[in-house]
Amino acid sequence: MASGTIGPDEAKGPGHALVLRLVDRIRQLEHQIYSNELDSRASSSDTDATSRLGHLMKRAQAGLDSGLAYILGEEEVAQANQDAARIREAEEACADLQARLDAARTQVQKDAVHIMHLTRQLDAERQNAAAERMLAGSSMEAALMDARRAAHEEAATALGRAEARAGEELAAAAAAAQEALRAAAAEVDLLRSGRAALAQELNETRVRLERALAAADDFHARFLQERAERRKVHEELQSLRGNIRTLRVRCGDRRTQEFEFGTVADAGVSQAELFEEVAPLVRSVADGHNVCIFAYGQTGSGKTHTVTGPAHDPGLAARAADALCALASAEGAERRALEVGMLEVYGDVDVLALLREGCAARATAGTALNAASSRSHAVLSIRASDPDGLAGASVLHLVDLAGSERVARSEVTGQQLREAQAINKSLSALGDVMAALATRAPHVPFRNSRLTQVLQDSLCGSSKVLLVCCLDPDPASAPESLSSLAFAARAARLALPTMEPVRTPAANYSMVSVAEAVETALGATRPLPPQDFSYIDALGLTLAEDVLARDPIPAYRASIKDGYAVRAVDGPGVYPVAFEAFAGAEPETLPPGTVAYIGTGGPLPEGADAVVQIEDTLDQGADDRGQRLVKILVEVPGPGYDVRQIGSDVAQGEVILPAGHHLLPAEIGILAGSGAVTVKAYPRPRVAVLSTGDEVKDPAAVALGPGQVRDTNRAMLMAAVSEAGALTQDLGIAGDTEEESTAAFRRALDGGADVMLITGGVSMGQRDYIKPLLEAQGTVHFGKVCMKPGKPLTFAEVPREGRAPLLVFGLPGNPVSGLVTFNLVVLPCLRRLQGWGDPGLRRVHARLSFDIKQDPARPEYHRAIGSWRRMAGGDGWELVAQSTGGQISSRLLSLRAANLLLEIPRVSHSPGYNELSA
Ligand SMILES: Nc1nc2c(c(=O)[nH]1)N[C@H]1C(S)=C(S)[C@@H](COP(=O)(O)OP(=O)(O)OC[C@H]3O[C@@H](n4cnc5c(N)ncnc54)[C@H](O)[C@@H]3O)O[C@H]1N2
Ligand code: MOO
Repeated sequence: MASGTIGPDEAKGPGHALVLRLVDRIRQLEHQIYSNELDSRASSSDTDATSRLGHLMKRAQAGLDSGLAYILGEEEVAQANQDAARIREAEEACADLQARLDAARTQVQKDAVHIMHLTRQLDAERQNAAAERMLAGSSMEAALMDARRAAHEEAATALGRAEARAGEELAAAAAAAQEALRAAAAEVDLLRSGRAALAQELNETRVRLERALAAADDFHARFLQERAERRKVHEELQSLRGNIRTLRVRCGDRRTQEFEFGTVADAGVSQAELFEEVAPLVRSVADGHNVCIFAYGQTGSGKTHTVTGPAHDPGLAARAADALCALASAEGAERRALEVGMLEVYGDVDVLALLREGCAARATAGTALNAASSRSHAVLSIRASDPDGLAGASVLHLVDLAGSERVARSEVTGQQLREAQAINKSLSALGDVMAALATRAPHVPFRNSRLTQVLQDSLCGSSKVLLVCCLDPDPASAPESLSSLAFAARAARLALPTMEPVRTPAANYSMVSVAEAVETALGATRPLPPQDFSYIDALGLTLAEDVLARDPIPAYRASIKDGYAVRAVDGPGVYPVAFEAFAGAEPETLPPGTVAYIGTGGPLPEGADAVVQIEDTLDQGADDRGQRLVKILVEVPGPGYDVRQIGSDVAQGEVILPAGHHLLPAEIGILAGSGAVTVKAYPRPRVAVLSTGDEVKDPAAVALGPGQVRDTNRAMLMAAVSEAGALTQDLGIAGDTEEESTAAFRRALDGGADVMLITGGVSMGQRDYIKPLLEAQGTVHFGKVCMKPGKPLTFAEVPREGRAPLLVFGLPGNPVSGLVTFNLVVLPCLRRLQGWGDPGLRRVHARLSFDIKQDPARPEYHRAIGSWRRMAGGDGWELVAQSTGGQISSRLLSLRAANLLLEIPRVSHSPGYNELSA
């Protein structure tokens, strides 16, 4: 279709306007043609119309051409054609542009779709990235929760599937499990009843044991009483035997002289008969007395025969040793140790003649004595330790005195003369000692001869002395016999049984071992009568009676977890939560097909038999009726799961704390938890503490005068007493007078003390009053202990009406000695008073990290700091002890930080004594 537009610019006058009209007309015609074409299409039968149209078209064109030619002329037509050509070009250009535009639009639309797609993709990626960020970033927990929830859901789904699959199999297994559980429960019941029976049996055994122990204690007490009775009777018998018999001796000048002796035997007396006179004194040795038996007489008077005798008819020495051995075996061989020593004093010099060990020693003693020159004194000593430790060790000295000589008459000279003089000198020294003792002179000259030094312990206090005086019946010996009789008569005054103990402190006491000291002190210590205590005040006490559980613990079936109380058979699934059972609530009944929320310690509802912890459940929120639901995710292993059964911690009636048990914090909790608010326990002993010494001043003294010291011991020992769980009574400081010590002693008794500790004044000094004071008040069991430090440690019992005796410990004044002896000897007694069954100290082996020098005479208790170290080259541990430095007993710094007392044995036993077990 031709179309063209001549723009206003190209309008050139009336021709142009005409063209425009023509163009317009053409358009109309075109339109008409088009409409006709449509019509003709509509009436396809009118085929003529088309040809007519073609014709008309041709005519119109011809008309147009001629009209143009007519209107415009040649030039203008040419111009018009040119214009039309340009119009067509323009129209083509337009069409081209339009096509390009369309193409571009299509492209743009395509691009837009692509971009949209890309954008969506990008958004999706961005979202993924954001989700990942969320998972990895700060919202990890939420993501985890989601994941867990998802996992739970997955698990639930899986379970659901498994449920269906497992079906009957599970039911069968559950039935089997039920059966097994029933069997187990029956077994548990059986065991429980077995345990109850065992507990009862144990209780009965304990009661029987306690009765047996009480009976043993009773027997022991009766034995001690019987023995004390026997000793008293023995003493009385000896005093009755002390009836003086008179020996009349006719002297050459027809005058008669009278001597008084306990017994006079004639020449035909047998060894055995003579020993009968001596035997009671040997018994006294076994009872704890020191005994001295002298044989005296001129050479040839039968003295050596009397003391030693031939092997087939032994004398006093062998018979005494035999008798002591027999007594020891009668009492229990393992408990008494006998030590035998032999000493010769020749010219006032020791000739150590050590006897062989064992009972063979007696034969050797005989040989030694036979061989001994009549110019030396022979001393056979038998030291017997006391089996009960109550009386310490005692010594029997059998002294074969060398005969005195009337030097002028025997006309000896030179060496023999010097020997005779030495013998006479020592005999007269012995006579002087006897005289001083008999007249209770303030000074006894023990130190004047070696003989009296050796015999010192046996010539005073509760010692017994017997002198056998042998006389030669030959009238020619009458002068010697008279002088022997005079000497014996002097001794007889001392040997008479009316002799009072002579107070020479400490020297009276033979040394006992630390073990003996502990045994003796413990032997005299009985647990205090038990009392009722509130459990609140019972920390540190020892129970005197069993404590039984009044209620079972727990008293109800209690949950071990926060979770849901379930029926074990119900298994996993979604359940309504019937109610909540918190600790302290009344137990309710669980309706079938439900679960109940339960807190740890909460009472398991009736009907429930297990607990599923909250971690194995999923909260399902509430259903449309508001009922809370929970999904149980797991199968519980069986009834009782995560449930504490009644009495599973403590069964009712069970012994929760047996008699003899120490109450520490856990025990106080056990008492509280079972409602045992009152218990029977041993009370805390009352310990009175006294310091003595004029030089000892209160620690608060502003300035010390010359020779004064601050009272270290009282505060230190009171602290040690408190640490041992006992109560203290402060008796202050007593000066060095008997009166002040006695007054303090009274205060201790009046204050109701069970134990009294006195420091200072127990050794050998002029002003050491404590031993005499204790001797006056009661019985001193030992006054010297073989230990370093602590040698003068003294222990006494002071009887009193209606109460156990007061136990008195005289501790050495040196502070270190005081605390060491407290720990070794007093502490076990304080423990025994408080009912400890095993009050002894603990012993361990330690490796020394330093060189140590052993003391020759006493075992040393070296203060040390022990620590555990890895053993060299091994993977074990050992206790290594380090010394605390200077060990002098005044240096209290040697106890600073010390946690061990190293028991360092002495180098050897004292010379002259060998151990012999009997
Ligand atoms: N001739 C002998 N002398 C001593 C012997 C011995 O066998 N033969 N034994 C020595 C031994 S071992 C000791 S331990 C002491 C023990 O003596 P006492 O218990 O009689 O005590 P005192 O003489 O009164 O004092 C000794 C020492 O301790 C000081 N002391 C006393 N009380 C206190 C106190 N409360 N606080 C601080 N210091 C105290 C006192 O001033 C002395 O220095 O005897 C040896 N002698
Ligand atoms: O025994 Mo003392 O206590 O050596 O000083």
